[in-house]
Amino acid sequence: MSQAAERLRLIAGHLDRQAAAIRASPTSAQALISSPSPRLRYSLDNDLLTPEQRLFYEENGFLLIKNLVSEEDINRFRKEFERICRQEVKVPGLVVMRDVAIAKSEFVADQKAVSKIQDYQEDPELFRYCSLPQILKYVSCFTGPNIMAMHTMLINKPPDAGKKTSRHPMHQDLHYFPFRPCDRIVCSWTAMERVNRQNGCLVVLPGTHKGSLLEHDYPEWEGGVNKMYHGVRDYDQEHPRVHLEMETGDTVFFHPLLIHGSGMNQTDGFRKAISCHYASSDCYYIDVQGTTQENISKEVIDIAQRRFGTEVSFQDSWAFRGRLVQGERISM
Ligand SMILES: CCCCCCCCCCCCCCCCC(=O)SCCNC(=O)CCNC(=O)[C@H](O)C(C)(C)COP(=O)(O)OP(=O)(O)OC[C@H]1O[C@@H](n2cnc3c(N)ncnc32)[C@H](O)[C@@H]1OP(=O)(O)O
Ligand SMILES: Nc1ncnc2c1ncn2[C@@H]1O[C@H](COP(=O)(O)OP(=O)(O)OP(=O)(O)O)[C@@H](O)[C@H]1O
Ligand SMILES: O=C(O)CCC(=O)C(=O)O
Ligand SMILES: [Fe+2]
Ligand SMILES: [Mg+2]
Repeated sequence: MSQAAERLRLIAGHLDRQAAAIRASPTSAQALISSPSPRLRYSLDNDLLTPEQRLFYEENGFLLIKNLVSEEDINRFRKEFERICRQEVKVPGLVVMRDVAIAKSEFVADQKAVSKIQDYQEDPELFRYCSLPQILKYVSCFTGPNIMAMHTMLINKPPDAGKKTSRHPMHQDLHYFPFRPCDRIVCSWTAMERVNRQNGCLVVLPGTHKGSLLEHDYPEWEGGVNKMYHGVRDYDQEHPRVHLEMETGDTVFFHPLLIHGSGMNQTDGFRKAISCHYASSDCYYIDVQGTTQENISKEVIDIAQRRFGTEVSFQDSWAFRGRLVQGERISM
């Protein structure tokens, strides 16, 4: 048996004994919950994840669930995205981003011009994604029962225009977030069609969620980089990478310290995915002054200033975009 399989067997055994103890004595269950195993710091006790799934997330920082969102829902999200691109609906707060390679070409009201939309929380049809019960069931294994949807995106990765600008550099999402604790934050990312190496699937460095938040900056790419696409300044190029090839509706949940990115889209189709970052509503905001997050904080404050004509703090830019999706709103 491989080392990993052996560890899995041991911890699965440990979890089985916990479950048996809980059935035998509710008071000992209480004791277990109040002194959780240090080996299980990234997920919470729950009755959804199998021991293998729970251990997989603990060790790797991500968990892929096949076929979690129905084709019917995906089609509805796709239709709504197209309506937005054709400017048939106007959504308050929504940010439409065009790839830097075509940003300066003339405007076309078509999905071909849009590389991602961000902050769709005021669009009821798209926001349904964030409240899907089957997604929230998984999310609560990481956040607990009180859940905020903090950041919403629909990514429409364009065919690369030849400058490799369709890549997303390797990064940790926590770089963008002034709230903690990070283990109570999770991203759900659902493929809206088959994603593979050809059209630029997600690429993850398993286990990097156990490290710390690293310095991020714009990568030095010849063809240019999209606004706010910061990348980890130095990461171990030798670290094993996993390409997450997924089918329509497959969903990956991942930790905000997991280093990930996505490759160039070498097809002539637009690779679509819908995602939401969730946090426990009893997370708290932190001051990022003097930390590695100072650079992104300045950029966000600048953009907010231009957009609203007034100074909005990094923390407030998140507080007013966040929406409660389950339980009660506490400190977020
Ligand atoms: C309170 C609200 C604040 C909101 C800030 C947003 C916070 C985002 C936080 C992200 C959290 C992410 C969590 C993890 C996810 C990691 C990521 O995905 S990071 C990447 C996400 N980043 C963005 O989506 C950036 C947000 N986008 C925008 O703000 C805008 O789309 C814009 C890039 C600023 C362009 O807006 P707009 O003003 O409508 O566009 P133009 O008028 O056409 O262009 C202005 C100017 O900007 C240049 N430009 C346009 N598009 C891009 C681009 N993609 N990349 C680089 N530059 C771009 C354009 O050429 C113009 O430049 P000029 O010199 O003035 O001509
Ligand atoms: N020169 C580079 N510098 C920094 N990051 C890069 C570089 N090339 C690729 N990446 C990043 O690595 C990830 C995967 O990129 P890439 O498109 O090269 O796929 P790949 O995994 O190398 O597979 P393939 O080469 O088969 O397309 C993306 O996050 C991408 O942004
Ligand atoms: O869909 C992708 O290409 C990756 C997007 C991503 O990692 C992000 O926006 O944080
Ligand atoms: Fe990301
Ligand atoms: Mg490559």
